[in-house]
Amino acid sequence: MTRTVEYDVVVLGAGPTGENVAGRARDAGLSVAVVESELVGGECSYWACMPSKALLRPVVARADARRVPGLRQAVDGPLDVAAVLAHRDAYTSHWKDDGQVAWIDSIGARLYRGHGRLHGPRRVVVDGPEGEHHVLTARHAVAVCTGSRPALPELPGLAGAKAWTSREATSAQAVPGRLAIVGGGVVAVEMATVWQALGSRVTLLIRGAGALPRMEPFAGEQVLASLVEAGVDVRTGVSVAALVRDGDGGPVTVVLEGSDKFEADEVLLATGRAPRTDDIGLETVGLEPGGWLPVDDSLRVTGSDWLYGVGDVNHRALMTHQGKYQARIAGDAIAARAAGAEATETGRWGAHAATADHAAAPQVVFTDPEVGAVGLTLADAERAGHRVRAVDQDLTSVAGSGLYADGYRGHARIVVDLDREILLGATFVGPGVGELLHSATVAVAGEVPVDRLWHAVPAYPTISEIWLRLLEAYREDQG
Ligand SMILES: Cc1cc2nc3c(=O)[nH]c(=O)nc-3n(C[C@H](O)[C@H](O)[C@H](O)COP(=O)(O)OP(=O)(O)OC[C@H]3O[C@@H](n4cnc5c(N)ncnc54)[C@H](O)[C@@H]3O)c2cc1C
Ligand SMILES: NC(=O)c1ccc[n+]([C@@H]2O[C@H](COP(=O)([O-])OP(=O)(O)OC[C@H]3O[C@@H](n4cnc5c(N)ncnc54)[C@H](O)[C@@H]3O)[C@@H](O)[C@H]2O)c1
Repeated sequence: MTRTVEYDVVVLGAGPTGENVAGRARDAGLSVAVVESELVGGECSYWACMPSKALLRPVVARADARRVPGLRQAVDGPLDVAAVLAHRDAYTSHWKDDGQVAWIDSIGARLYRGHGRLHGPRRVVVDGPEGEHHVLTARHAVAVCTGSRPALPELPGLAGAKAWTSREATSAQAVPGRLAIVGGGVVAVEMATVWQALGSRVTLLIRGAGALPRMEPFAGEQVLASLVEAGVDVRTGVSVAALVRDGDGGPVTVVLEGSDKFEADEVLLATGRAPRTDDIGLETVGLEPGGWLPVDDSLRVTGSDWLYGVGDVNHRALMTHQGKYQARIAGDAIAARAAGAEATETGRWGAHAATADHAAAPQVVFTDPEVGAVGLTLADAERAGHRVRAVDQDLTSVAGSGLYADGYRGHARIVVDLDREILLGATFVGPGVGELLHSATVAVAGEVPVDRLWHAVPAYPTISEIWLRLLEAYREDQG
């Protein structure tokens, strides 16, 4: 007979989000079980953030160095592909999770390896890899942190084409001669940057008019222009109709809508994400399997008093840092509710409300040029009914950008709420702007009045002086 083990909190999925829910709940003195079916650390550590950024860093550092007089000739040659891939392998701990398992042990949480499923309220069953079967119950909360997987389009020939998803694109051990990438989101442009620099001939197939459609239009425009300069064949307004793989190891023919077709050695489908909720027993608690989990701002699933949905799985903001932020909020809310107090700080910007998901979620796209964006775009802000003004500046208007790189190109925009005189959003595009972004995040999340930002003096000669130019332009126009 299977023994039932009771914990205060059961966490389903040990990606960055699940780990942080567990950590926060342990900090509050709650007992915690963590269930993981693959590797502790999740998508981010092994097939997403870590490997992709380890691949991108040498590419972007070389591009930066090539724009610095006196340094250019020292970095003239090709990248050392084997060393770049080895660097990536080290960053994924060679796809072993011992370090993260040790961390789970160190916080005093119990790890169950296997596929977990809800089995009625507050109960999770785990089927382990060796046929083990565990039944866990949760006194206070079950946190579903099962993340997302690639969403693949329904295409004739898809199964036989053995197309890459983000997993293969971040873990491949060899450079394909020709790589076709389908999609125009963050994965598509980051992976086009990597593989073109490592020696692939990349064709980027974008269904819409441009890339990065959720960002300010100039972001996608500048990233695509740079990819074209790097040799990527960028095609917009095209749809893939079918994929045909020639034998097992042969090339793939990519058939486009209309009559066009071309050959590639690999095809990467970077067409978005789907929730991992199809086989987690949601039907046993009255919820529809397969969808994103609807949650309130404390990350509690709508209509439940014990079920939480945290991280990618709730579709609020599919980024590791936002998942970890939600995990801190959810962990604290679970602890407060477990202590008998109703989690009361659920108002905007309260301790138990993930307000930044809606108002101030930052994202860096690690391409060349980088994109750093936080909060609302001009179009988002207008759609939401705010009375706003966008202020734009060319990043070449400050001395810091010229010093950073010869021929620096970049652009900045802030979106100002004219009624409250605070920033609702900011976007920077240019080499090195990723590290500039947090200044904007502080301004947006802090709702710092524009008049006070005027006293936040950027150091000379840094790219951050763009803040001064933006504020001068705003004040000039406001009279
Ligand atoms: C190529 C790529 C690059 C990215 N780069 C960045 C970046 O630079 N910065 C950034 O902020 N974000 C990035 N992201 C997004 C980021 O990876 C995700 O937002 C993040 O991984 C979400 O964390 P999570 O814990 O919610 O889910 P996941 O990381 O997906 O973890 C979920 C875990 O749950 C486990 N699981 C699922 N179902 C079950 C089950 N039934 N039983 C037991 N365990 C289960 C899974 O095995 C997995 O370990 C990137 C994404 C991709 C695809
Ligand atoms: N640096 C980062 O922060 C980072 C890096 C990578 C990924 N991520 C996150 O991971 C998530 C997934 O990224 P993604 O780029 O896969 O998804 P995405 O949703 O950002 O972009 C998917 C793109 O594919 C297109 N598309 C969808 N279906 C298509 C089809 N059938 N044919 C052609 N095009 C199609 C969409 O129009 C869109 O442009 C994102 O939410 C992103 O925020 C973050």
